[in-house]
Amino acid sequence: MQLRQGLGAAELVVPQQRRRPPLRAPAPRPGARRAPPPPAASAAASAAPDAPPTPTLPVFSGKVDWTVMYKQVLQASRDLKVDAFWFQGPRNVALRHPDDVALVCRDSDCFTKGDGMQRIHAWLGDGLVATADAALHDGMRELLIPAFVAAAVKGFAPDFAKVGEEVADVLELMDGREYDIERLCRRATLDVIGRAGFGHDFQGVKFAAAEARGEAAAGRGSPSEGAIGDGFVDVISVFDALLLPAFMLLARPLEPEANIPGIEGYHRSIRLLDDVIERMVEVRRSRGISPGDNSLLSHMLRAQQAGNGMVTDKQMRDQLQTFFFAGSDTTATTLCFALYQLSRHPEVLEACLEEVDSIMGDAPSDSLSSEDYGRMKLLAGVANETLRMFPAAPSVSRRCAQDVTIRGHAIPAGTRVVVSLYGMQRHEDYWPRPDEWLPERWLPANAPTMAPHADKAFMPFTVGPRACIGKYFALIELQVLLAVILRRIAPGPAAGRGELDTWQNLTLCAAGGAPIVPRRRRRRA
Ligand code: HEM
Repeated sequence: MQLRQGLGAAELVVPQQRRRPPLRAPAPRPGARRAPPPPAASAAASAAPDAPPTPTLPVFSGKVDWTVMYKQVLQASRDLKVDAFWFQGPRNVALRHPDDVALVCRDSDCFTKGDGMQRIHAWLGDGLVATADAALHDGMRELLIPAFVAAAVKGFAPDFAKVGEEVADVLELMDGREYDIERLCRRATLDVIGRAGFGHDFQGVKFAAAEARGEAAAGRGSPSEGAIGDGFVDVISVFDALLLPAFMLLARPLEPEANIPGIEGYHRSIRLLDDVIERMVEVRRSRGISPGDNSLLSHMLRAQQAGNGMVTDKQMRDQLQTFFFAGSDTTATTLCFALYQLSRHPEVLEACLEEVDSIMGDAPSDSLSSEDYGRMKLLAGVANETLRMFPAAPSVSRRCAQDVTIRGHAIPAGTRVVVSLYGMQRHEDYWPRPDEWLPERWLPANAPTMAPHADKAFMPFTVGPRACIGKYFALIELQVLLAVILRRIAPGPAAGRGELDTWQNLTLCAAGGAPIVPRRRRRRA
């Protein structure tokens, strides 16, 4: 990659000699065992009569390590040269072909979410992510959608910018020193969801600032994350004890709950979060909802007060638990990985800084609109490329409610289908240089050759009725946070660290943390 002399980010180009020729329909590779021409997944009822299902798919016989299963699926797909295979016994199928991914996600009658998610019912209850009750899901989704459309989310841009400035304050304190940004990013997105979702300021980033000044441990002046009234809950630590057991409950559905490591911490964490949520609801009820309050909590309280019988107290608790998790750790991971990757790709970083400076100028960040941030095309490429290579949810699971045909093979009802977003978004037939982080592939000039199938093989938020309701929220949040941070801070590489390595504890995490060396560029406007 090179930057043409004197030109801005929009001219960032992929060097000619390294460009891959335009992609066509994938030609079979020598020795490939890919079945010729495979039909996409389809419900048996709609399967073409001239494509009789054959009974077997290839089998991945290696031992599955759930914390890196998404990598194993990618590797096995490449090794076996297939887009679908059995793994971990006869009841699990992994898929990564874009047509299959789209079909499984869209056909929620045939590929259901419900029963598997019952394993974490104690935590997410009947919130949007986990519920098996389709009518309840659709009704609540319809109720909540107005809070998530782009027009509504744009109103949160000043809140996002404020948190971005606070993150930059912390990184400024660490100027020139190695600093692991993973928890800082988690605190930042938790603050965002606190403000936008619950109308509550967790002050997590301020807590990180106190930690950076060495004050938090001594309790001097440390703000109280999760505090309402006199209570104090460090929400990030609570999530630390919750996520891995929750993931293992889902990954190993036949394992008795008592055998899951950390299960007591999981239940203790749920109770702590319930406590925080209960108090947030109480506070909002007792203080009343101001007309300009567009938080999700107020949205649901208004519906409840207007007599919407679906919004019971239990339902409100389930949705708030859901947004607490789904709205924070996913975006945190993406923000953290994007900053880490920028620290290791100085040419992309320079071009981003140029782009950010030219569009933001000296304007206070909370005065800029989401449209201003939206003009940062390379920064959008950074977010997209990070979501492509490191989707926060690297795979999603469904259960076949009936017999189906996938890639021409019969899959019986009851099979668990693991849809690999990670495998699809690094699919060598759809992405040139799939394992390289190249944000410039998303620039309009480069997209035809570098991201030619982006509309088909890029679904970090999935599609269909269970797709991420927070997609625009996340994209605008990421764009604003990245821009505001980069205007003041240039992330540099930490010594002795290489390419980003990841593992999964429900969402993707950086293996061994994500240290960078922040360099101050300018003070707060
Ligand atoms: C980079 C950030 C994010 C990523 C990569 C992401 C990814 C996803 C994915 C893949 C799903 C679908 C899961 C499935 O099909 O089983 C999902 C669902 C969901 N996400 Fe996100 N998400 C992000 C941010 C957010 C945010 C910011 C919110 C809320 C503020 C949110 C709320 C939800 C909810 C409520 C669902 C369940 C939707 C339903 O079933 O109706 N997500 N997310």
